[in-house]
Amino acid sequence: MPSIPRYETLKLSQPKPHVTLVELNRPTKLNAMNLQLFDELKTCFEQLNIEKECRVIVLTGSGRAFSTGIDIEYLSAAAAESIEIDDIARKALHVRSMIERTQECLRAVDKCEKPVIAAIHGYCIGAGVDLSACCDIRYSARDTIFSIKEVDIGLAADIGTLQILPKLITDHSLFHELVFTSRTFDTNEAQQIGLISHVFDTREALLDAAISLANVIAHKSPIAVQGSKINLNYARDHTVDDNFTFVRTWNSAMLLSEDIVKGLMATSVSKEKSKL
Ligand SMILES: CCC/C=C/C=C/C(=O)SCCNC(=O)CCNC(=O)[C@H](O)C(C)(C)COP(=O)(O)OP(=O)(O)OC[C@H]1O[C@@H](n2cnc3c(N)ncnc32)[C@H](O)[C@@H]1OP(=O)(O)O
Repeated sequence: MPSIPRYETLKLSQPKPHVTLVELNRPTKLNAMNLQLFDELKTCFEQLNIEKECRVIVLTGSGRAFSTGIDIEYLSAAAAESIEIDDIARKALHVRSMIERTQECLRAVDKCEKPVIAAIHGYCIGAGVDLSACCDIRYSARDTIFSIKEVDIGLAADIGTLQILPKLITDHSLFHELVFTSRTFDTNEAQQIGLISHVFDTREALLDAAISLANVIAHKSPIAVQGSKINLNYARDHTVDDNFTFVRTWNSAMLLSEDIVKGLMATSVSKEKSKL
């Protein structure tokens, strides 16, 4: 990246060319998400979306956790603020706009057209699970403790977990159990529901693997990779008929890329080599 932007609650670095590592950076609070962190996530991912040097993002937490979810102090302050409003409809509008703002912050990760790999360790609780739901690939360290904690604090999860994960997970029965009980679960159950795809023994091995994977993807045609992410997200949210229509329109423009000629040449060269 030409110059790495600075944030207070996020730390950005470039471990490999075209790979951006984004670390949630409130380690003393186990990366609990306050308003500043939510807002900075939005700014950061909207910026990375248009940053040409960045092709793949690895998202992780600094210190001993990915994230322990929403910052309880921030949530309490926001709740206290709404108590001051005495008209019930105005109160509802106020809370609605606060939820919308928070949703948009995490959706910026989902909407970012570059692949986002979550590297999860320590704790992944509440909004931490919501955030991971907004990522494309989820790797985890073996020590991670997960919890879809919202029911325990009297909420239906509203910033990703119940909106995106039902489209992705494989074991709906177990997923529903975890949602309704808020109980903690480990990497075995996280893998069973299809939340995470790989487990690593240490945090170091986790980060190495996430960055190596990002490096592999960063060497592919960015036109093809970003087009694939856009089509995957579109397919998640539309019918099969819509998906076919969308991709033919998409590819009618994208087939004009010189990356296709290079890709075809590389493929035929490797075929020739494999005959030797
Ligand atoms: C409008 C949007 C709607 C969004 C809803 C989202 C909902 C959720 O995210 S629900 C989940 C909320 N999170 C929690 O309930 C987790 C709370 N934390 C804990 O239970 C423990 O911290 C934990 C079991 C994860 C770890 O315990 P451990 O003994 O290892 O560490 P602690 O000493 O407790 O924590 C270290 C410091 O971090 C602070 N902290 C941790 N999590 C949070 C949090 N979510 N919010 C605020 N602060 C948090 C903790 O207070 C310690 O700080 P300090 O006392 O200053 O050292």
